This record gives sequence, C-alpha cells and structure tokens, in this order.
Amino acid sequence: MQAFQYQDRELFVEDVPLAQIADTFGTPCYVYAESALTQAYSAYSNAFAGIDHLVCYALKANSNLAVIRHFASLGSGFDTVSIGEIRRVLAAGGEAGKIVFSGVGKSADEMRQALEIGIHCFNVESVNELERLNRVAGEAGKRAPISLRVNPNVDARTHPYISTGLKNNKFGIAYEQALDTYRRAAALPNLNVIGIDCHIGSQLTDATPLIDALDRLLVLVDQLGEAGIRLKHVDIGGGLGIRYDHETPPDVAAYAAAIKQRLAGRGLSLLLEPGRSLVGNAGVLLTRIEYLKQGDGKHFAIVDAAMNDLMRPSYYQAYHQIRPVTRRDDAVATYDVVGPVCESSDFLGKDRELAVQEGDLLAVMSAGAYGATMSSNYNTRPRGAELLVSGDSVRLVRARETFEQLIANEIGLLDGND
Ligand SMILES: Cc1ncc(COP(=O)(O)O)c(C=O)c1O
Ligand SMILES: N[C@@H](CCCC[NH3+])C(=O)O
Repeated sequence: MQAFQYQDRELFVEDVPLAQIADTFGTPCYVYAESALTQAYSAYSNAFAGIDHLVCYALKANSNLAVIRHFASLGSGFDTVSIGEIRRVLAAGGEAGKIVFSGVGKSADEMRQALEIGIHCFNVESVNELERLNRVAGEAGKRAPISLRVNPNVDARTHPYISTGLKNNKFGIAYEQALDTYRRAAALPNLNVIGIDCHIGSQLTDATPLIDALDRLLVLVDQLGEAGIRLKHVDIGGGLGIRYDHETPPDVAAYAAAIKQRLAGRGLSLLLEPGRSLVGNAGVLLTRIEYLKQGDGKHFAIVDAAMNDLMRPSYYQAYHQIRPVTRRDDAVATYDVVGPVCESSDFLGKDRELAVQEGDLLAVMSAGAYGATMSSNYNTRPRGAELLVSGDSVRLVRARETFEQLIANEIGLLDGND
C-alpha cells in the first residue's frame, strides 16, 4: 500500500487527510507514515532471511525517538556517528549490543562512554583512532570490539558530496594499508578485532558499486584469514537509493541475492547500515503557501517552510516532488517554491507546474531522510513539529520549538559572566 495517496482531491497519509494534520498541528511540519517504515524494514529482513544478519539503521537519516523506537521494536540494530546518537538509541529503548559506532572523529570521551554502554562494535577509521581506542579501553579496563572501515576506492557514481568510498574522501582506511592496519590492531592488547566495514556513498541508484566494494572486502577477508586474523562479520554500510523523481533504485531482494551468493559458506555474519532507504519515502514536509508572487518572468510560491527545515534542495540541488494537498481545477502555472529565508538558494523546488492559491498546503515528498535531522535554526526559525501516523491515529512525536527554547542558552548570559 502507498502510504501517501490521493482520495478524490485530498492527499492522505495512511487514513488521515494531511489537511487535517496541518489544521491541528500547524505548518511547517514533518509527517511520517508508520506503515512505510515497517514496509521498508521488512523489505530488508525478508530479503536477508536465511542468513545471519543485522540491519543497523543509520539514524543520521532520521533520529526521531519514535522512529528509532519503531525500528527497535522490529528488531533493528543501529549505526551511529556520535555519542549523542548512541544516547538517542538508548533513550528510545534500543539495545546497546546492537549498536555500531562509525565516524572519523570519535573523541576519547565518546569512546569511554560507548565502552561503558557496551556497544556491539567500533567502526574504526584510522590508525591514530585505533591507538586512541586501545589506550582508552585500557584505562577503562575493557576490550573494545572493533571493525576497520576500509575505503575500497570504488566510485559510487552519486553526488560528490555524498560519495564516500573514493581514495580522496576522508573516510576509512586506504585499501592498500588495510592489511598492515589489521596486523597492528591485532597486536594491540585492548582491542578485539571482529569485523570489516565500508560505506561508499548514499543515494546509489545502481547496486553494482556496492557489490564491487563487497568483493574487494572479501579479498581482504581471505588475506586476513591466511595471516591468522579471522573476522566474525562484514558490514557493507548503507547507500541504497530511493525514488525521488524517476529513478529506479536497486531492488533490495536482488541486492540481497548478490550478497548472499558471495557470503555463502564463509561463516561470516552480515551487517547492513541502511538509512535513507528505510525512512526517505516514509515522510513528507507539509507547508502552507504564504504568498504567490509574480516576478519579472517568474512566478514564486512563497511557503512557510525553508532551507532551514529541508536543506537538501539548496545544498545538493536535490529534487523533491511537490504535491498540492488539495487538488484544484484552476489554471496551472510554473512556480519556484521558495521559503522566507534571506538566501537566494532558499528553495524547495524550481519550475514546478502547480494549480495553487495563497493559503493552500503543499507536501514536499520523500522528506523522511536527511530532512529533520539536517534542519537548523537559521534566521531564528524554530524547527517544526513531527508527527507519526499509523492508520487513523496521529501522534505528535516532536513538538514545534518555541522562541524561548531557541534563546535559552543565551538569555542567562546576556549581561556577561562576571
Ligand atoms: C557510515 C555510514 N553508514 C550508513 C550511512 C547511511 O547511508 P544511506 O542513508 O545512504 O543508507 C551513512 C550515510 O551515508 C554512513 O556514513
Ligand atoms: N545528507 C545526505 C546524505 C549523506 C549521508 C551521510 N553520509 C543527503 O541528504 O542526501
């Protein structure tokens, strides 16, 4: 079932008209469909059934506690990139033993806390990080479970800002240095070498580079085995794309089949770190048109959401479909849909054919991933509310920020600290 669809002229989320949500909770707001979260997760768990695997949802895509809790209830693990994200997982009821901790810049304090919490694995990205983790673990009287994030030097063929697996990217350990680095890791007393991982980029619309990357990791796994270093798992990261416009993203089942074939008989368990493909099409950004404006040769629909709410269009020139919440028969015109922020790059969509009037609601589609999590308070704009819909029930899962919250860390300091 499609989670967002028209019934007559009204766009619904599951069984609820989006217009009703806007009236009750105001705009802008993010609206998530629980059925779409479940469906996306099930696509992975069904496709990988039969092999030892753990889906570690990358919560940088959407870290709302209710979303995390839902995935935890489905059995998910979590890929995290800060102690803050780890604490979110715990706050939402996720299991510490199913958390992997990625990222190039883990601080000693983050390591200490993650060791105390007892996460499943540190995905280590450099030799210096390895040595720091060994020291911190020794001081804490622990042994840190580690995987090395290897940079397989594979071109993910995606937007350069979200490509991470080429040798000129900051991520991971260079492929040629991986064997040596594993030998060093195995010799450090406070580390327990359990895995290998990679993540080559995001919004991949062809799975071939992901499979190529896995093949390259498996060559290393074999070489490590010959050197007496036996790994328990391979973690192939995230990256599967979604349909924003006319893309045909890789089918999870076909992707799984290719992976299963390569892992057969190896005795390795599999970790995956999907983010976007679990949440992207489960959310929309709901916004209301404040003004229609006729420029010199341009029509603008000025809405109450902006680049601070959804930065993907201005940051990556990313395309999101924009749909009217109530369809009209009025004449269609071509609009740039823009926000109130004081930047020319503040747009949500360009040259969109819409039949709209002032006061109408628009739904910016496919906004469940890297929407709310990348939002900011630029122009002192409070972040909007977030709602989670299941059938005909609507739950407020993040309240709209208030002005008082925005200035809270400044107000007491206004007259200086002396
Ligand atoms: C280490 C790591 N794992 C997983 C992901 C999730 O990627 P995606 O949302 O493309 O599935 C990311 C983000 O790109 C990442 O950096
Ligand atoms: N933020 C990016 C994805 C980056 C993933 C993080 N490694 C996006 O919106 O597409």
